[in-house]
Amino acid sequence: MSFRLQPAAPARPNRCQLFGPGSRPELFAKMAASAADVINLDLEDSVAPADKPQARANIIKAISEVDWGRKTLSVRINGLDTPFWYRDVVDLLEQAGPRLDQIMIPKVGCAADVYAVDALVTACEAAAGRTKRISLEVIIETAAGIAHVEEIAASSPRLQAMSLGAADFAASMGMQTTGIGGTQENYYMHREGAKYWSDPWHWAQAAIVAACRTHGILPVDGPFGDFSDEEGFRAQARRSATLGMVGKWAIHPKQVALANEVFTPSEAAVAEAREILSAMEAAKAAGQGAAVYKGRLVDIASMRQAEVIVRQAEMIAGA
Ligand SMILES: CC(=O)SCCNC(=O)CCNC(=O)[C@H](O)C(C)(C)COP(=O)(O)OP(=O)(O)OC[C@H]1O[C@@H](n2cnc3c(N)ncnc32)[C@H](O)[C@@H]1OP(=O)(O)O
Ligand SMILES: O=CC(=O)O
Ligand SMILES: [Mg+2]
Repeated sequence: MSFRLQPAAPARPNRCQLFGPGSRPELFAKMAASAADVINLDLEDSVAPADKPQARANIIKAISEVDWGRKTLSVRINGLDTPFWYRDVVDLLEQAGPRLDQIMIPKVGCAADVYAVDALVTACEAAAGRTKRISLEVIIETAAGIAHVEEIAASSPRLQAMSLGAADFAASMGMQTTGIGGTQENYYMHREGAKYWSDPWHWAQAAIVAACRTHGILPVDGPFGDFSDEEGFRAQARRSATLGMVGKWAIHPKQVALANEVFTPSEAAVAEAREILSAMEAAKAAGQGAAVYKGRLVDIASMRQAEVIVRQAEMIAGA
């Protein structure tokens, strides 16, 4: 461990972020009644330019009128390359009630993008006399975003979460695909007549997880577009969870239960983690730093691994 200790990420459940367009207010109560931990009301790419003002008004009204329970309530504003974003922030901060928790900034390319939104949020909060501090989340979905991912993760004390946005990421990188996340037909190794598919999102996810874990931010996997493909979603989510991500977006209500299933440590995983902790406590009591558990080595690093699973399970159960 470095002399600088790794900060903990916010201790709140973020297994599933359910999205819905701000221009479809009939969905808001259904979103609120879902089992998602986080709700993202969208002002960006699911809303046509002509509908932006109405979508803003719908969201501002719903923030106060809908019962969002204990969910984290977030609004995705428009990107800093549009004429919409500042109005999104100002109207939300001046007109939305105190229930709003978070603002999501899309297409972040550098730390200064977050600084700009932070400055505007800070001024609006002070002018409006808002006492609850709004948190921020960002989407890494451009070549610049992934190139500057570490400075973005370090950009603001308001920053709580960072997602990979596979659709815009693929477009920005010039990737030859229209698929949103998951297996890509042409990304394979070939050997002796057989294809072995590989994961084109892996490196970006790993970079996001490392940046987030360095700075105490929640790393999240973004959308999986084919909502009819449950096994494809599950496989993508399991890879993300294995890499260290804490949750995944749902762009259809069908995906909420799948995300919750994958990002809640299973009873078997928690039981095994607790057994490893017990085996190591016994080893330590006997003056040993390592032990054998089910025929394999466990040592003090295994305790840290097991603690990740137990802590996550306890945090979710206690939320
Ligand atoms: C690349 C990105 O930026 S992704 C993030 C931005 N994109 C979004 O926010 C899109 C979010 N999703 C949607 O808009 C919609 O789910 C769509 C367009 C994909 C599909 O919408 P529909 O055709 O209405 O879906 P479908 O008919 O299968 O809906 C089934 C039920 O779920 C409801 N539903 C649909 N979407 C949502 C949602 N996002 N949240 C809650 N409920 C929903 C429907 O109202 C319907 O309810 P009912 O059974 O009571 O009638
Ligand atoms: O905003 C999300 C994306 O995948 O693009
Ligand atoms: Mg996007």
